[in-house]
Amino acid sequence: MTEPLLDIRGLEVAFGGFRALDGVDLTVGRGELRFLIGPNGAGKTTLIDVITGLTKPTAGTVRFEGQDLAGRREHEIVRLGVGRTFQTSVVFEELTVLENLDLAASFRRPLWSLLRRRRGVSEEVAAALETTGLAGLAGSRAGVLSHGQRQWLEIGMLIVQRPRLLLLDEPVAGMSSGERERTGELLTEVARDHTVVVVEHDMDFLRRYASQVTVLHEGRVLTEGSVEQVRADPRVQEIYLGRAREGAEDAVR
Ligand SMILES: Nc1ncnc2c1ncn2[C@@H]1O[C@H](COP(=O)(O)OP(=O)(O)OP(=O)(O)O)[C@@H](O)[C@H]1O
Repeated sequence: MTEPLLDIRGLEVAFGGFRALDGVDLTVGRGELRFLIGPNGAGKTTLIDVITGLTKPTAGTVRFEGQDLAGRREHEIVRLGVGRTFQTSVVFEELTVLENLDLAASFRRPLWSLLRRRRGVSEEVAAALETTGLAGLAGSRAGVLSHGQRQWLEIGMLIVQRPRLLLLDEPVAGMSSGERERTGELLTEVARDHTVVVVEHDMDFLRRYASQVTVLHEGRVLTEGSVEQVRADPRVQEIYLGRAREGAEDAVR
């Protein structure tokens, strides 16, 4: 068997006496599009924070391409090929779409090349404009983009950095239904040549675009499988339907 891209064993994160992650094992193979779901407070963002070096685990290992990420700083992990989006936006509003992408791509270029005035659009930036559907807005200021377009720009800013693993935290939150559909198509396309882990609450979105799903609950992996397998699991129905009874909208139906 070839080595998985990401291999997490016995991961624990404690905040004071509270265990946000409590013995998580997770394996993601190369080329997978994996969805990570779970009710509020399940530990999804904490898991991403640990993979990207933002939060230090209290126990367990995170191996990426066979290398241990524990103890590495955030920028080192980025350089190893792990990219993430945040729930809050990181685009520069005063810069154009093209300038934002170019800046993100410059992260891969040697310092001396940044001092030279660049002519034209690099191949990777042109490809990102196409993939994200933002080519027609290349010269527009990022500040005028719609919420959806801004999210696509952020995904574009990640892919120009050529990560081998992309971690996306709730990419469709707050989007219109048209924007969600476009994002689903974008993720499917990005996943053709990247490994992608998506944190998502939205069950309709999952039904349409997810293949493999991992369910987190109270800091542990409750179950894993196809969307159909996970939806049919009575424990998953209980945690979501239990929430539905409390008025939540994202129940498994
Ligand atoms: N820095 C922190 N200090 C203390 N508790 C924290 C901290 N970060 C997260 N937690 C707690 O850890 C638990 C897991 O939080 P986390 O944000 O990972 O959940 P989540 O599954 O991403 O939830 P949501 O869907 O609401 O974003 C929550 O109970 C949260 O309150």
